[in-house]
Amino acid sequence: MWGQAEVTKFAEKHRLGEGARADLKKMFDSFVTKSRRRVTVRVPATTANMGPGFDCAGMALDVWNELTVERASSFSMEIEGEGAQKLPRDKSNLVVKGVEAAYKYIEQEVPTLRYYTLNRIPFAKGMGSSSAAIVSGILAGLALAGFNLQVKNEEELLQIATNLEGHPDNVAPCIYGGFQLGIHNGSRWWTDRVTMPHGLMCVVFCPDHATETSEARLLLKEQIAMQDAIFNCGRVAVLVAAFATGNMEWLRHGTEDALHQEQRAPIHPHLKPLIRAALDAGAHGACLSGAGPAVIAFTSGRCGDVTAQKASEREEFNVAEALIAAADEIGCPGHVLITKPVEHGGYIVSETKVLDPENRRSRIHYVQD
Ligand SMILES: Nc1ncnc2c1ncn2[C@@H]1O[C@H](COP(=O)(O)OP(=O)(O)O)[C@@H](O)[C@H]1O
Ligand SMILES: N[C@@H](CCOP(=O)(O)O)C(=O)O
Repeated sequence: MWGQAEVTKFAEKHRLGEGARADLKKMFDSFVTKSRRRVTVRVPATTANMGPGFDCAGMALDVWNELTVERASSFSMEIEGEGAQKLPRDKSNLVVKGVEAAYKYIEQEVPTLRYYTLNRIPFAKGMGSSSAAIVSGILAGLALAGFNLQVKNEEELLQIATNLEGHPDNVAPCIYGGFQLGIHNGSRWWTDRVTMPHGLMCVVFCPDHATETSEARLLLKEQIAMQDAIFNCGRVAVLVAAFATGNMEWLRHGTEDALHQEQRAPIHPHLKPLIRAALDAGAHGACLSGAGPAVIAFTSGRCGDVTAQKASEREEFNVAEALIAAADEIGCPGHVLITKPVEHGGYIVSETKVLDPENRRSRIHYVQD
């Protein structure tokens, strides 16, 4: 680790003049104050489309992946949790691609890094694991370089991440949290938040099998009928209105879709029976989560900690049981995650500066939870 002593030694060895010495010291000080040695970030799962909001509506869920990157002498990648058996441990990993995109944006060389990821977001199930990987990498890369971004108006992070991932419906809620609507306005990605009602719960059936979004997109039609476009315009308006007003009973129609669910049904034969089961058990609405195979149902009534609340008041449990029963009946093994939306998106949990150990500031750490 370089400290002030090394800077002085370097200046003496290379017989730098006063001006060059001052410039070197300034450069070193700026690197030391801005750059980080180690950064940990956390990013949420997301449920995209929410039925009719194909490629434009998505919501952050309270399920988090954690990524730590640290400057090191050689590249390494450790992966624990979801997808650990399948994910590449080389530079083709999307987390690395995210870090590279961040450094490209700030026009700096990517340092040699050690990666450690703890994945809790179900892998390739339709809960935004790919955008979580990209966003975590970008956030970690920017924090490591000590680079701050404009988040209002230009929304630089959204531009970098969506250009890499392709769709704002996962990326926007992963960055900003909450229920987000995203579009491309012809020159840049744009997103904004829709209010979320209090007490909303999400019951997600995760089949044991996975499907890649790229595979599920191949099933979509190039052309759509006018009546399907009209159907979805109305449904997505009702979806947004249901959230904004808190009239959750509107979600029954607000989660209906004609643009992608029917087309994807051949690879998701469990979809229709599970939607039916969730609605019959009292869910306000249900749909495919992202490109699937997970199916998400919306319920309400959460009040404080769910484990302390009376079972008869907890609609989500009945819906979860109905989903499992319906899935068992059609031979689609899986499990249910009961979770809730989160208002905040990805964030930096902790960071350590590039300071020599004698520097008092090396003992100051930002910690967030
Ligand atoms: N935690 C992760 N770290 C790195 N890459 C990931 C991670 N999770 C997913 N990916 C990448 O994203 C792909 C899955 O993306 P996708 O099919 O869109 O699933 P999801 O619906 O979960 O986003 C994987 O094949 C892998 O390349
Ligand atoms: N709008 C996309 C959303 C993909 O979400 P994912 O969580 O399955 O990656 C699509 O429907 O293809």
